[in-house]
Amino acid sequence: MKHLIAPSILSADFTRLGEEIRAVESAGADWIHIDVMDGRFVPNISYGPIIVEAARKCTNLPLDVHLMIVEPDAIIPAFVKAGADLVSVHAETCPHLHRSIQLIRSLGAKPGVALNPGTPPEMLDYVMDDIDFILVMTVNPGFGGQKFIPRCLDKIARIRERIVRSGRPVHLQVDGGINPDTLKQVSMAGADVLVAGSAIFQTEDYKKTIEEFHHILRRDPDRGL
Ligand SMILES: O=C(CO)[C@@H](O)[C@H](O)COP(=O)(O)O
Ligand SMILES: [Co+2]
Repeated sequence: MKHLIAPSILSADFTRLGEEIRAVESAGADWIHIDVMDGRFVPNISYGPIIVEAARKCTNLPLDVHLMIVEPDAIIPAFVKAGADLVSVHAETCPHLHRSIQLIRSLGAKPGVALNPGTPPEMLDYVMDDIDFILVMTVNPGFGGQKFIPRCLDKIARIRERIVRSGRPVHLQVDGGINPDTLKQVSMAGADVLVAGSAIFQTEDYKKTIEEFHHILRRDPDRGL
């Protein structure tokens, strides 16, 4: 399986955001992950469409906007207009999840559904045919630099089975506490898009870090490699 690396700019140096985005792009990043927090769904506030617009000016990579906000439908058009290519909404925030997904699609972006660690995979059953990616939170959302929750591995595997059964090319993204120690476990459970904030931006050499990620992902534990 081809793995994609999506650095989360939440851990970037915001005094040099443009440089940071260009640096991860030239280091081999596949998507740029942008965490939007409202201080209501999650206990932290980050940024809105103007940061997506600024990021759009710095890179041609897909901009992957993770909306950790209540009532996302009202603001989704502004994020797509600002340049979001992929938009994920949390199932926990969307009483009309199918409608939110259709809205993202109708605006020309790729829709995704995010699940908190405590939310079961069954939430996806009736939207699987309508989405391009699933985001499994492997920490409770709201902050970078938290510890990976191992209980999520089983959920990743169960969601991968559902994707296989659907026969559709749906990406399975994992987000939170992804680093060289947890990468292999999540990929073996079935994840193919790996979001990492602190494990990339808190290193000196982003290219070396992303190469190390790919090296670990290629290892075959059955052959002791
Ligand atoms: O969505 C979130 C946090 O809510 C993430 O995208 C974090 O930004 C990931 O940070 P690390 O755990 O990789 O440091
Ligand atoms: Co995120």
